[in-house]
Amino acid sequence: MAFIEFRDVVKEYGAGEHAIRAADRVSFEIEKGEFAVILGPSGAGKSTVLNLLGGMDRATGGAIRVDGTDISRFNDDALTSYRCDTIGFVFQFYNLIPTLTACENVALVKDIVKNAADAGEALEAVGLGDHLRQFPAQLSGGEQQRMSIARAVSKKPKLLLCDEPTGALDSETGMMILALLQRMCRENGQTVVVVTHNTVLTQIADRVIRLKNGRIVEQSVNPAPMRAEEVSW
Ligand SMILES: Nc1ncnc2c1ncn2[C@@H]1O[C@H](COP(=O)(O)OP(=O)(O)OP(=O)(O)O)[C@@H](O)[C@H]1O
Repeated sequence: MAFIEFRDVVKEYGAGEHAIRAADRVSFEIEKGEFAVILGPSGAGKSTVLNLLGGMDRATGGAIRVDGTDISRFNDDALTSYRCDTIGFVFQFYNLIPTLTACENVALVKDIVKNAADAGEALEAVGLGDHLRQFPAQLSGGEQQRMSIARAVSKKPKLLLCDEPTGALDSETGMMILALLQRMCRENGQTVVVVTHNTVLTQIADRVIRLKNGRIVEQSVNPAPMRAEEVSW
């Protein structure tokens, strides 16, 4: 059994004739330790799939199994535990706390999980070792994005979900972040799922899933993914 299994997953927003079907019988599998990329045009349903996988939203139909359990049957308490214990999330819009420093923003994770990585080390790993005491507003957009990645990574989640993690980054910094994510898969057996418009990521992904109009239009497994250090855009 794969680590992640989507079976005929449907997600509708709204009801009746105004309902929008953002995910339309979506089925795919992702193995443990894979670096998977979900691609597709704007409105294709990528964030919808990521939110369902992260337990932040509930499917209208179908089954979502993660690590052997059908999370679509979870009640609210079980879903909260799943988000706390299993998932790390890098949001498109960072969601940093403006009144806390970089170090404090990352250290917050220690309130949720026992074995979180040291906040300073996590910030060092994303190239922000010299910015520990700065507030989000004192950092650039790309630095804020890296702060949010450090926060998610420091949680050492079994499953890391990233919505456009390189969107605000230049090629060199983006490559450094992708290398970090790839190492999490290769060295720690963590599973990483990235939603992106950046097709360069297909070269380093173990698995590529393409969505359009809420449907899967293509799925492929990359027989020889490149190392993140080898790509640029
Ligand atoms: N909370 C919501 N309420 C109503 N409709 C929604 C909601 N969230 C998403 N949608 C709709 O569902 C469809 C898929 O949206 P989604 O955000 O998943 O696309 P996406 O592929 O992530 O797009 P983008 O690349 O622009 O972020 C869109 O038509 C969107 O308008």
